[in-house]
Amino acid sequence: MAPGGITGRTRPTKPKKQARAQKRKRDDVDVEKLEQAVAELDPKGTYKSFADLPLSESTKAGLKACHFAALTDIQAKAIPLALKGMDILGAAKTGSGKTLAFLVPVLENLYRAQCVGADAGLSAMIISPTRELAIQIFEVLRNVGKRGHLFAAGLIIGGKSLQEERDALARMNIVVCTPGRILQHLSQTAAFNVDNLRMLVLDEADRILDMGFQRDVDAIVEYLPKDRQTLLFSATQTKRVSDLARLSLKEPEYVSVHESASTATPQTLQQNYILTPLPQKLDTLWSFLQSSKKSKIIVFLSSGKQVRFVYEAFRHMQPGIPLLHLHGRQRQTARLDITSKFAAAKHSCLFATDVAARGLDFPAVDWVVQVDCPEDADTYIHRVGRTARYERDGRAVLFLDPSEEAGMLARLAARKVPIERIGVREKKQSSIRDQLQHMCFKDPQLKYLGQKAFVSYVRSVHIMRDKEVFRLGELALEEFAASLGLPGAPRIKFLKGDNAKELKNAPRRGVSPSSEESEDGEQKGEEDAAPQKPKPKKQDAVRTRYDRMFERRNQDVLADHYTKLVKDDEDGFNGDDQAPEDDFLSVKRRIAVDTDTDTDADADPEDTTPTAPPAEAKKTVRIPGAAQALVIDSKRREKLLKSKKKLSKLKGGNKKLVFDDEGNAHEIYELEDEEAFRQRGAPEEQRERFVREARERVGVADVGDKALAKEKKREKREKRKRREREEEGAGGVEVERDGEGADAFADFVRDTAGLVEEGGDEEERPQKKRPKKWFEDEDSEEEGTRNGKSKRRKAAERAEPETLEDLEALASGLLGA
Ligand SMILES: Nc1ncnc2c1ncn2[C@@H]1O[C@H](COP(=O)(O)OP(=O)(O)OP(=O)(O)O)[C@@H](O)[C@H]1O
Repeated sequence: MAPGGITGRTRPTKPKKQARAQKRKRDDVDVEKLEQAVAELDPKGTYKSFADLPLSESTKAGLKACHFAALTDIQAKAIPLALKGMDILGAAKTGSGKTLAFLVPVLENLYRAQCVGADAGLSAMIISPTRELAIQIFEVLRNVGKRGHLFAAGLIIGGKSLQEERDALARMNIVVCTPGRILQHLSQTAAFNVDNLRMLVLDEADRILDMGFQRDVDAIVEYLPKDRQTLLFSATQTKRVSDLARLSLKEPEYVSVHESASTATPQTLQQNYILTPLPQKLDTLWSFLQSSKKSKIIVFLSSGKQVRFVYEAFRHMQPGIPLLHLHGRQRQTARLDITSKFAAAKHSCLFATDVAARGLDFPAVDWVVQVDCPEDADTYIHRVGRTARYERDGRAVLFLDPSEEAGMLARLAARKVPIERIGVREKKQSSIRDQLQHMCFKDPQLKYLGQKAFVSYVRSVHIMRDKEVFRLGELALEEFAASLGLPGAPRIKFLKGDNAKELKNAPRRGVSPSSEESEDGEQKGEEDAAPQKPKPKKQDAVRTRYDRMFERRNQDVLADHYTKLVKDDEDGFNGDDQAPEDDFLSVKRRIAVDTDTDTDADADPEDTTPTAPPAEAKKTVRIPGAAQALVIDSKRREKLLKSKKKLSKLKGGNKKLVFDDEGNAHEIYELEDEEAFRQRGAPEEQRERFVREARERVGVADVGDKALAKEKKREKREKRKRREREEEGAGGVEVERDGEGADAFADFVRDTAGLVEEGGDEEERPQKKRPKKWFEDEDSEEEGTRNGKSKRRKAAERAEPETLEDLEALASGLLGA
């Protein structure tokens, strides 16, 4: 293989060919020797460096080039076992080098089995829970494997067309993938053959086997040969990982480097917590950033909406440190861009959800700040693991509300996490509440982000399983809303119980001045924000100008944002955040349509809707075709009468009807009369009959389908033969096409991961007009002749990828057919 992999690829010259032939010979001898050395290797021996292990020259060279010499604990324990072909359950602290603990055995075991080239097929599958992590693993594989290995490796993580990935997959020996996407290929790509798969690796196994991936992984495993080696690695060992029967692990070796250690987190990590009530969290975070401008910081929040709000709000306030944000609903390219920017940054603050909690290896992170309490101790460990990686120093701070303190500390103590309380220096603490209020007032978009952040935070606490830590009832929600700059806490339907009462009463207790009725009879908030039904107050308390401004409502000015909010609730705010939260909680909206009379029958009797004018001003209009009457109680609704489009919505959509022999209309699916149903027999019998009949129908249809498919196949074959005959007549193109296939493969694998040697037979090929390569555009040849340099060269000479962005470009290149 050409050293340097993707760079400087040229057509092999004779000396090069000879060198390669010699290398192959050397490899054969090497493989024999290695087999023997591995057979003699003591899997439980003590090994200090990679040099102590029986590794191929190529792997050794790759490791050396990356400056990996000494083995980490997990590597010293896991690699010898994995080299001997054993199944492994590996658990080691974050940043302890688990990636190499599985990549080295993958390279070595495949090398010794000579699983190289397209004939060998896919031999190793490495599954990672996130795309970012998959890319990171791929990058390490590339770096370690590029000094002499011949494998073709690639990334299958989505973001490309299935067809592109399909073509690439057919040529891969090692694939690094995400569970969903690889399952899609396994189930939809007929030609995707995994019969030769020898190794399956699950990185962040606890997460892959948890959280929704479980079913995907079970289904993937169904496709894979049973006789394979399986390696599972994670920073935390959960029961699920031990429950491995379904992964068909054969007497797995349990390799853990936690147990002997006194703590579950790296010794070089200093861990503290700050007791800060929920409404002061943002103040504390801001103050923290102000005193840490020359640091690299990751701030964890509980939801994408929180991340967006804090990022946008802080950005406006110019904290003096570059800000970035990362969450699961961003587009893939944006996520890659952000991760590479943060990786390269010297000083920066990244607001992130738990999408960044696992596996990502950002260099030199100084601080991990957990503003929102992690779901459990495992999540805590993964989050703090983004700093103090591989024996470097790092600091982690957890913000805890007093209600979370006892519960969370107990959870952390049970996982041997050493954490101490620290306080915040009074003079360093500043408040940004007024600034946030001012910004939210001036920028309704920000206010809506704030409202969504509030709702998603409350929801996240509500759904937490560990109620000893997460006690929604004890959180000062109204004050929290005020701390986000909101005029009042958005009302949340699921809080109808105890918390709703508390929230409802909060304004009366005078928690938020903005929740009082204004001088001109208007009330705070808008209908979308569904303010806490304030009771009219006889006497006005002292209020500021801002309070009054917040209380003022102008539907026309904010109408745009209302629409956006409604749309967001359906789409997840510009596609940015978790949509399903609207399933069971929603921001209370005003009911515009009355059922029968001009009173709002569906409305909560207590709900003194802020936008409703006095009852006597209401008009009720009947719309032909609409089931309900429309209450006209505002100018906006009056306008609605003039819009045909909106009226047609009220009338409801058209229905599809079917007509019987007598010409009577019926809906397509009508509920059958129960008596008639019973007369036809017992339900179970009917069900069986239905299934039997359906099966027969499908059977008949299947015969027809098969015949059709056969016919189409035959036609295709004949067409191909005809074409081939014609081409033969034209002379020798067949040879050329074969040559292209081999060449394209060589190009692919080289450019894929730099793990493959160039094909050795190119010189014998007839020197005809070269057919286009898989990475070439239609006009590349023309361009090439014009510029004296072809695009192919450009692709080949692309600089070594340095950032994730480059890698993505590389991956798109290698996956491009
Ligand atoms: N043997 C080694 N010598 C020097 N550095 C190493 C060695 N092994 C790994 N590292 C470095 O340590 C860092 C952490 O490694 P890695 O990402 O594999 O950790 P991890 O255990 O997978 O962490 P996490 O659980 O967070 O995913 C990386 O920057 C890697 O380059």
